[in-house]
Amino acid sequence: MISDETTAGAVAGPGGTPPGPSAVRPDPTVDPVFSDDDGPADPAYPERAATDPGEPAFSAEPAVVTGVEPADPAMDVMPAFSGEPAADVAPVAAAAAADPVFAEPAEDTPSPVDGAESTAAPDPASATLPPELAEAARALFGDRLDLAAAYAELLATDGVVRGLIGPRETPRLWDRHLLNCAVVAERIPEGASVIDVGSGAGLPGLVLAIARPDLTVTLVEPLARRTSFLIEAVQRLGLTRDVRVFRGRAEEAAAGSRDREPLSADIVTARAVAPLDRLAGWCLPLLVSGGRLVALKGASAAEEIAEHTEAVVRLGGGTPELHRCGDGVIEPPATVIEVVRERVVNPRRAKKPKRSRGGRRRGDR
Ligand SMILES: C[S@@+](CC[C@H](N)C(=O)[O-])C[C@H]1O[C@@H](n2cnc3c(N)ncnc32)[C@H](O)[C@@H]1O
Repeated sequence: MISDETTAGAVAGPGGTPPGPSAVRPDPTVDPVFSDDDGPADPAYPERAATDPGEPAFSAEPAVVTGVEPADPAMDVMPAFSGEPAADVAPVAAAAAADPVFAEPAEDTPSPVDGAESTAAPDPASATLPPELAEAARALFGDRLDLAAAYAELLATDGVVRGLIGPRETPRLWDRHLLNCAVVAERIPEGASVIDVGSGAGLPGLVLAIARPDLTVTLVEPLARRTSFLIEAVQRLGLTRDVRVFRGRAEEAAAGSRDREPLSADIVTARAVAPLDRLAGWCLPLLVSGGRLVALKGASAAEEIAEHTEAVVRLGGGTPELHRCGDGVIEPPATVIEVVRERVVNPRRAKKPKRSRGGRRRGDR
């Protein structure tokens, strides 16, 4: 199971700092400005209980950035998308600037790891892998454990400073976030393309890309402050070959635009983004036919299935199924709801108003 005190040194090091920190040291040459306001939380998506590991309770209010440098205008007017995984540096190229749908401000939902921007100095040591989780971490990340540790440190440092992670969340980064997301890899076939909807600070998309180098992953996230963090994380972790970042909503990603094909993938993942019916509406159009939505859910998963199956089927999905991931590796295992895209359902169009023979609408005068 998850306790192994003897192996922790391999990743924690004598000074308590996980290896790989150099990969995440701030580099002024790639450090974009982070200063957009993420906007209000989505009122329709309720907070969850703190004991729910699939959708941990929000640790703090959504971050409001104050007193920081002005926003990078390019980030605000030009939602970013990397159509192709970038060769070596920027995983994101600007596109679709003329597409009005990209200019829509995103509603925000606080991330389970969100926190108010911290004035306290971040503590890289808080990202240290706890000894009792070392065996599980090794099983899940294999020879990429150093990379996972570098990402954990990035979350515990820049992630906290930028308000993407609550400082109180850092001691549980490994169990509630990295390991809880990494176990989902067992539901993803070899070589699959994955779209992670509502990535936030990269959960679960970046974790999956670290654990599974065979995957190609697109992180879909509408909020500029978060996508800036994601872009930088992808660069610093050296994942630009396999990971790209799309700034926009899932609906926009699926719709495509004049300059860009609609995105699609074999698997769509999501954690703590929306209730199942809404999630299906956003995510099923992003799947190839026969592709699968894998939504990390917590204790409410069975209830969600009971409540939303009809809506999911109406949207072209198969009957949602519940699966546990990480049995015998993490405790408790993670719960996912999976939905196969069985049919293509076109979004309903608004009916055109009927016109009389004279070309006038009924009742016009
Ligand atoms: C509660 S956070 C979860 C972040 C991350 N998945 C995690 O588990 O930490 C929800 C995220 O979904 C994003 N989001 C909300 N609506 C979205 C949509 N329609 N398409 C894509 N992302 C969306 C928000 O911007 C936010 O970053």
